[in-house]
Amino acid sequence: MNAANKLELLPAVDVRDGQAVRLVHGESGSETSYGDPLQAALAWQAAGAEWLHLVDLDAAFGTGDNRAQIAQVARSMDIKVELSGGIRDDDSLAAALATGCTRVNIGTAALEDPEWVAKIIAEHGDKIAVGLDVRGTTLRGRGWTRDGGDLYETLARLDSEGCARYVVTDINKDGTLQGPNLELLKNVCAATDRPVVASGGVSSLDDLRAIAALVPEGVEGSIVGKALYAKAFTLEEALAAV
Ligand SMILES: O=C(O)c1ccccc1N[C@@H]1O[C@H](COP(=O)(O)O)[C@@H](O)[C@H]1O
Repeated sequence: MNAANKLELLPAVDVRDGQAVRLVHGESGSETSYGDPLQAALAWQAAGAEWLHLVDLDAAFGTGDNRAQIAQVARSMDIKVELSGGIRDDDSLAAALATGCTRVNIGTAALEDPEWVAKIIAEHGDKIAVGLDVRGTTLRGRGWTRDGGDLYETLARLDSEGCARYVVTDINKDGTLQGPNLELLKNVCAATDRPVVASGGVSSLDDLRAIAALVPEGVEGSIVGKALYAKAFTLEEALAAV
């Protein structure tokens, strides 16, 4: 639980082909574009965000990368940055950490290269979070296109290796504005004593209040994407609501 016992909000900037975009169910080709990623990030910062969730979607999909632009955005922020997408080896991890980000979020590598992930957890502690991107209870990697094993078995393994935190995304909810999967969040919190960041489906201030009610169970934060870009509420309203 964080010190203030308050849900942290992480507005998302996902970058594809140089643009800030939102996807539906994380499907390549479902992009809606929202313009310059730096302007989007600066807008969330100006609105009072304490965190930015910054994703290189091309790196996650294996369709190239936006590494220089992502680094520019991360370095321009005065707030904490969680950096995600395509961090799968020493080179990509070093590039991510060199941006000065607060932590990185590892997806595919946690499924496909468990030894490397155990090593970087041991080396970097809470600078490493693992993204558990799930459909049902099956993890998905490589831009959410490939099955990567059972959620709870992987969680137990990562817990035993000292993983500091999990970012839990329900792929079926992501980008849909259909509300978060509270059941999944409760189940993950029951299975680990590590903090959980919720991701996927937030559509309203009531959704954020429902996630905030899970702070005592171990939910530390919530990523907010589509709802902010679609202007379902403002970030100022969201920060006041939780
Ligand atoms: O955020 C998305 O919408 C998204 C969609 C499809 C794939 C990945 C997505 N986002 C983030 O990318 C990391 C995974 O990257 P990798 O597997 O480590 O290369 C995942 O944790 C999401 O945060």
